[in-house]
Amino acid sequence: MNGLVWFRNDLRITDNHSLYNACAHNERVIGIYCIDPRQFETTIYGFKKTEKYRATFLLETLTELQENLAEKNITLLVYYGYPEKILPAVCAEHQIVAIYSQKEWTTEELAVETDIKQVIPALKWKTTYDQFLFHPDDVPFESWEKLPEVFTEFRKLLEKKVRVRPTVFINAKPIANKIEEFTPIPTLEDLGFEAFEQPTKTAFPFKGGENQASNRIDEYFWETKKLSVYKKTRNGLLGKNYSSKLSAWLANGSISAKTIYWEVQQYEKKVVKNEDTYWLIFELIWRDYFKYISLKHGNKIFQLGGILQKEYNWNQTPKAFAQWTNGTTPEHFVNANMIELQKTGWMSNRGRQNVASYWAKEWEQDWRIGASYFESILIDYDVHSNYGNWIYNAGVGNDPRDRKFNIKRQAEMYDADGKFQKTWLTPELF
Ligand SMILES: Cc1cc2nc3c(=O)[nH]c(=O)nc-3n(C[C@H](O)[C@H](O)[C@H](O)COP(=O)(O)OP(=O)(O)OC[C@H]3O[C@@H](n4cnc5c(N)ncnc54)[C@H](O)[C@@H]3O)c2cc1C
Repeated sequence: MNGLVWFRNDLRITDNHSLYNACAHNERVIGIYCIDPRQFETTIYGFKKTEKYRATFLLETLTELQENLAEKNITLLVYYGYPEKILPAVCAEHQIVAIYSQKEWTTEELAVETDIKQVIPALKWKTTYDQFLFHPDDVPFESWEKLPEVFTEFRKLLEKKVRVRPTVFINAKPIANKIEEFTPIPTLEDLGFEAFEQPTKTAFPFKGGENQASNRIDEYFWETKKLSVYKKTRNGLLGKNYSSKLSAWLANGSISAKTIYWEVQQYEKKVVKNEDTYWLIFELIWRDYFKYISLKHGNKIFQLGGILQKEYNWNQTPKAFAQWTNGTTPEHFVNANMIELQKTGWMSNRGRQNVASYWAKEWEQDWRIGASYFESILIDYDVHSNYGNWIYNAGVGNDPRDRKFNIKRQAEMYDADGKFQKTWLTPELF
């Protein structure tokens, strides 16, 4: 039997259940990834759906994935094109009987899957939830309707009732599993971008790929032992070690949340177990929470009224958008963060909360434009985390306190010496 692993946001070989299942049940296994041109189209707001930072990270990730799979004697075919056109052709050419992929539920991802199924209805499909820390089959809810809306309630319940599953690994296939065909990874130019250089002061000087994610764990956990102080430093703004910076690898699935969880357990055994080490798990539970909220509320997370279906008088002012994105608002702290984002594809969590609050609450601008801009430019864009956090910050989501950030006070608290603002607001430093 021949199985095809359709890689989506699970771009790894360690702890990848689609790959694991495909290897367990098929003599021949082939991998495929389609770089979907729709991801690079211009949005209704006039910017690209995916900008150069995440595009670069994706290409780096695919390069490593292809190499790592080759070491297991599995070929990864990479195409720039529509999955609903490419997959049926590849399945026919290689007599594929079953497709394995990560289970998705958001509209765009489902639409592609439905289109493929219409062309090749006879094929067997095996989809598996593989992006969670707490597996959806293990959580104690009869239906998603019963899922608590408030994070603390959600977290406490899951911490009490659910154990994180072990990770899975594959063995190498026999050499005969490899196929002749080789598809080179497209270049950034092939995707319509120009080559660029990151500013040296970027807080995210990292590359895409599963090995790179693992290197980052080595650095952040074992070499610098920064995990031991994570809770104290995580609101930082400058440098690479104030937080784990694992989000970009998590977002495209080049590392699993479970792998990080089990590594923290090792660290707690061998180095130290404290509130800081726990807090990284706590944040991974936030990540799960937004995925569950998205499972529960479906498309409401993309709608103007959010999950609360609340009505506000939102504005759509082009001048405001230009000021916000280019960092020319009256608030220096907002500007510094927005310039960092524009120049690097990265912004700290503290920064994200402030600029989102400023856009949606202070300026009362349509939060979906802000979220869409983040989707375009963030190196670590994840549909659930992005839209979940945006509705939360815009007052149409799960924040029980409906907070509005006092930007000046936030700048005083988190950038008291103004170093962060100076870093990004001094033009000659770019
Ligand atoms: C408006 C807004 C938009 C956001 N958009 C995204 C996004 O598209 N993709 C994304 O991964 N995160 C998003 N976040 C959450 C958060 O800002 C980033 O996950 C975090 O800054 C990444 O840095 P880190 O990996 O160093 O995080 P750490 O502080 O080291 O945390 C470890 C991991 O926990 C998870 N995490 C931490 N905070 C959150 C959070 N608030 N929500 C969900 N998961 C969290 C991330 O996976 C992160 O990698 C957004 C937050 C806001 C306020």
